[in-house]
Amino acid sequence: MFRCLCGQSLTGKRVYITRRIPMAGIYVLLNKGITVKSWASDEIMPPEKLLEVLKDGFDGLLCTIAENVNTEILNAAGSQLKAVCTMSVGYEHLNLEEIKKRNIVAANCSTVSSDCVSEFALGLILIMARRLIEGYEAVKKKEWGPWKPMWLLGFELIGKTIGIVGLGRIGFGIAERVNAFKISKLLYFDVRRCSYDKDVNAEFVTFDRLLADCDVICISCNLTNETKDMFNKAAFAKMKRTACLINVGRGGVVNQDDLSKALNDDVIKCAALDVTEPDPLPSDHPLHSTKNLIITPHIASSTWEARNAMSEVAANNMIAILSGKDPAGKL
Ligand SMILES: O=CC(=O)O
Repeated sequence: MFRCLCGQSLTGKRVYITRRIPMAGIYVLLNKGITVKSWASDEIMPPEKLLEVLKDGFDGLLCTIAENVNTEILNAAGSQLKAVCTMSVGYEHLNLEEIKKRNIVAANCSTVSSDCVSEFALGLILIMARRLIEGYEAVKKKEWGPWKPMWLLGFELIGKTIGIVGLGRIGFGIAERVNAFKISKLLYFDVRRCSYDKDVNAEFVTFDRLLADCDVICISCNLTNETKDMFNKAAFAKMKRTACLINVGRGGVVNQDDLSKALNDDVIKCAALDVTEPDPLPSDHPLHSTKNLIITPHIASSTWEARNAMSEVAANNMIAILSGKDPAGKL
């Protein structure tokens, strides 16, 4: 039996969670007396099942990026629904216009996975720069012969120019970390200059300058009308032939057909994507056969630390909304 340890009790409120999430977040809700029901599986909940379940009446919906919270879902939930909290930074899957029209408050977890994602981005940069996957595969395929001075040569970060698209929390985390590699310059592009850029010695430049000057470009921005397909044929043509592109933002920022062509035709050197469009990328998608490209399955924020924290933040957002307060991650 759980009881409310502090503050207002929310006994009688009902929250539906669309996936198995860490207990940390569930305890936060139970401690407030909230009744929690969930789809306790790692697999996605069939949309028709979610529609059916929501008709039981819930005050809050705690979802992930895989559930499209659209008109149909909101209609099924009806007027009892007051809160939609996503256990993610991204919120493209929430129809905010429809949500707000119904006086429902939505919130995301914008803070707690930034370190985790920026560490991962650094990992991708190093893996690409030092050709780690090729080395690993060569060993697996028994192609590792006597030491060769000219085999699997990569590049070092020291003295290089690194670019970041989107100097938000994740971009800032990447900037902090990459500075430790004695790089020559750190450039960034964003919708506007960020007041804190000097804290990481980052110089605000035009998109064209970023493309032309950088040896490595990391994408850490949201998908918006402005960023959609930002990395397209024209952009790749402006990049160095030796450049490496990393994407930990959203798949739609990169035009994948153009990227595939740019890599296959040696317009740029290599790329690593943790996010794709669609997500997940079908196993027979042509992008899988692009050369000098590695794709990871959207795992940049997959650590115990980040997931526990994300579940707690989502639950605290839920509690704030159901208590009539503004949640930290209000959208
Ligand atoms: O992509 C992951 C997130 O939005 O948290």
